[in-house]
Amino acid sequence: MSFTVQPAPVARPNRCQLFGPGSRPAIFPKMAASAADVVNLDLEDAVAPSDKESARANIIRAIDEIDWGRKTLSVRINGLDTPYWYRDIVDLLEQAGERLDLIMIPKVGNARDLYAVEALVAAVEAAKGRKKKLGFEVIIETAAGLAHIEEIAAATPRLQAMSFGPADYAASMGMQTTAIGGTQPGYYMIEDAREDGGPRAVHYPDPWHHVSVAMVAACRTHGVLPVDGPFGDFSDPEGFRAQARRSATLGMVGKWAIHPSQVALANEVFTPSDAAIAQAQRVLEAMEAAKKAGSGAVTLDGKLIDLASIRQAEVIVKQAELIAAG
Ligand SMILES: CC(=O)SCCNC(=O)CCNC(=O)[C@H](O)C(C)(C)COP(=O)(O)OP(=O)(O)OC[C@H]1O[C@@H](n2cnc3c(N)ncnc32)[C@H](O)[C@@H]1OP(=O)(O)O
Ligand SMILES: O=CC(=O)O
Ligand SMILES: [Mg+2]
Repeated sequence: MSFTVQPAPVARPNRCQLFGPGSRPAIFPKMAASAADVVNLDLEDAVAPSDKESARANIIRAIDEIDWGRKTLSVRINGLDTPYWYRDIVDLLEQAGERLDLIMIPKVGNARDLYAVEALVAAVEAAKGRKKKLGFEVIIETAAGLAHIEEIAAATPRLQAMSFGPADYAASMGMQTTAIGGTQPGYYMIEDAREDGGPRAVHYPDPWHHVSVAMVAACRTHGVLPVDGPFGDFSDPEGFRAQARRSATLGMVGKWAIHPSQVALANEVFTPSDAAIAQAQRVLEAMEAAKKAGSGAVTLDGKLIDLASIRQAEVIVKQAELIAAG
């Protein structure tokens, strides 16, 4: 380890963030009753410009009137390049109660964006005498967001989570796709032409790999939860699972659901399985025995395990404990 110890992120489950447009208040109670750990009421891209004000009013009412249980309650505000965002913050903090946990700031491009938001949030909190300090989450979904990802992750102690937004990211990067997440038909590797003239194997690599790894590294360095964003084709559960499993394998803790059918899928993937927990516990037990025997490296099931294996196993055990406690 570096002399700088890696900070732990906030200790709460974040396996699934269920989104719903602020302009559809009829679904808010369904969101509250869902199995998602986080509910994101949206004021941004799921709300038409003509509905921004009424959506804001719907959300402010719902924050206080609906029983959100133990969920983390978040509102996605409008981007800093719009005329809506300051009013989103002012109205939420002046008119809604303290049940609101987070605001999600979309299309963050650098640390100064968060500085500006925090200045406004802190001023309204002080003016209204609000006791609970609002937390932040951000979406990395632009070229600038990726380029400045580490300063964003480090920008403020209010920042609890960082999501990846493949739709806007694709647009900002000029990618040739209109799909939201998942593998892309145009992004493939093809085997060299075969001497026998037979069909050539095709593989579809993950077009989101680089930004996902950059995000996890920035988040882990600064104690922020890394979260995978939307998978637009809610009629394709296997596609969702595959995307979610890639993200979980890379270190993300959860994924958005843009339809209720995706909640169980995200919870399934981001909850360590009984088999994974049992295997992690076997590693810990084997390493405990190794420690007593004065060894640092031993064999388990024909494979090397050593002191790093303890840290790997602890990731799974701690995640399972967090979810059980949540
Ligand atoms: C790229 C991005 O920025 S993604 C984030 C922003 N996008 C969003 O927030 C979109 C969120 N999702 C939605 O708005 C909707 O799910 C849609 C438009 C995709 C589909 O809506 P519908 O056509 O109503 O879906 P569908 O008919 O399959 O709904 C089935 C049931 O789930 C309910 N439902 C639909 N969406 C949601 C939701 N997000 N949360 C909770 N319940 C929901 C419906 O009310 C319906 O309930 P019922 O069985 O009691 O009648
Ligand atoms: O906001 C989410 C996205 O994918 O864009
Ligand atoms: Mg977006």
